[in-house]
Amino acid sequence: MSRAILTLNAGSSSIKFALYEMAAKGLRRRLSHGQIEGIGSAPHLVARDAAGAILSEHRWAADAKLDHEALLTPLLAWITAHLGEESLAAVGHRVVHGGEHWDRPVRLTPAVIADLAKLIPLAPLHQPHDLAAVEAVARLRPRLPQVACFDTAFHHGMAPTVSRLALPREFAAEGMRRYGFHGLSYEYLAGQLREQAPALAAGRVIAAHLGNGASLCAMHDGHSIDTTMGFTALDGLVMGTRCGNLDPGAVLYLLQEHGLSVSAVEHMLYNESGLLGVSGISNDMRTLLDSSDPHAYEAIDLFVFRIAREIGALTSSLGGLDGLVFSAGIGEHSAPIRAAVCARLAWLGVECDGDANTRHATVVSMPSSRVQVRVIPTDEEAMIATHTMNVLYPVTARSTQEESRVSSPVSRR
Ligand SMILES: Nc1ncnc2c1ncn2[C@@H]1O[C@H](COP(=O)(O)OP(=O)(O)O)[C@@H](O)[C@H]1O
Ligand SMILES: CC(=O)OP(=O)(O)O
Ligand SMILES: [Mg+2]
Repeated sequence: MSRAILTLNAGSSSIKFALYEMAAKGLRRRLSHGQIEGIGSAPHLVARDAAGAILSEHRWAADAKLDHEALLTPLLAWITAHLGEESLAAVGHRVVHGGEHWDRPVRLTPAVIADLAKLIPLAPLHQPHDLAAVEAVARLRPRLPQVACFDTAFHHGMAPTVSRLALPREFAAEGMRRYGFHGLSYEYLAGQLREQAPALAAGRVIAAHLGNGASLCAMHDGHSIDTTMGFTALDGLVMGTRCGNLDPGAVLYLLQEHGLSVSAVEHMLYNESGLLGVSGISNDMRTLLDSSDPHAYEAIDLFVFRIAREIGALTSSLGGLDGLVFSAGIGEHSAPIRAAVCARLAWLGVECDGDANTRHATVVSMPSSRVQVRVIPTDEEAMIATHTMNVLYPVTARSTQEESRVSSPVSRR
């Protein structure tokens, strides 16, 4: 069997993974994917084949205090058995924050890892877990090359005015600026759009990555012009548990008038706000849509309102709008949320096609709509695997990049 690349996307309560078979020029296919979920409560590993059938499962005792090494040991053991001893060529990681310096995927060394650890305060919900997975793999398989793929990299070309924070200049000099996130997803969506609708892809498009974390990216000819997340992944839209953009005076008020500690405010803004905080019920959009509680409705209404408001702002950044792309858990699967966002954008000439939207069709706008609305499933793992291959095998990388200009990085099947 040929060699394979493992991708890891480590979050606070889950580690998503995918395994890709390498070909001479790029990636041949996804062999397996799955996740370890319930980290911190009742961890459960499931690996599936391309058709979704379960290949392997592993459960740990509920409430077992497990580090990433303990969690990744059965996954790597299963991969070794599944592929054969010599077959795993590399591990590619999603690393949320690349800061000022890391503007493209990079092979991980102890020095790079130490530099990325300095960015933990800028992404406390993600970066510690991403790096814990890197360090666990380094201990378990010291000779396996590892590559970091950054969520911030896609936005590195944003104009200085877009990335500038209106703070005293000395803070900009130490890297305080807007970075933007979900870049692996947006890069994948830009590639898919180029393949599906090249004329639209060359125009002004806003992509909406609406998952647990949520953001928008304004793209012109497939390049990021502006985005709703900023210095950290707290900014922008209302998210599952994050507040999105917030008057900085509100943070001062919480600190000064409520006497909360900095870490208590951090926990509130990252973990207890957003859909969860406003509804008081759940961070899960499905639960809120199924609920008849008025607080669930208020949370959904705020989520939709803020998406539409930010689309208005990003339309200004782009100087107009030709296309809108919905993606990630909510964007791909929730017809009511897409319909509600489109309804608020009627002033922009957005006309949703109710039937197509309910069917989750590829194009969910009417032919007469001035803005074409599409649904494109994202695949951050395919992007990580492609970048990992390109970093480690730069000769084949060139042809892979050429291929990915006109086709998806790799088929899921
Ligand atoms: N059919 C659906 N209708 C509405 N929301 C959905 C549906 N399927 C998934 N979601 C929502 O998608 C969100 C998770 O998105 P996802 O992209 O998987 O998140 P992440 O990768 O950040 O963990 C959750 O709020 C979940 O409720
Ligand atoms: C950057 C970010 O918010 O990521 P996620 O959606 O995975 O939480
Ligand atoms: Mg995600």
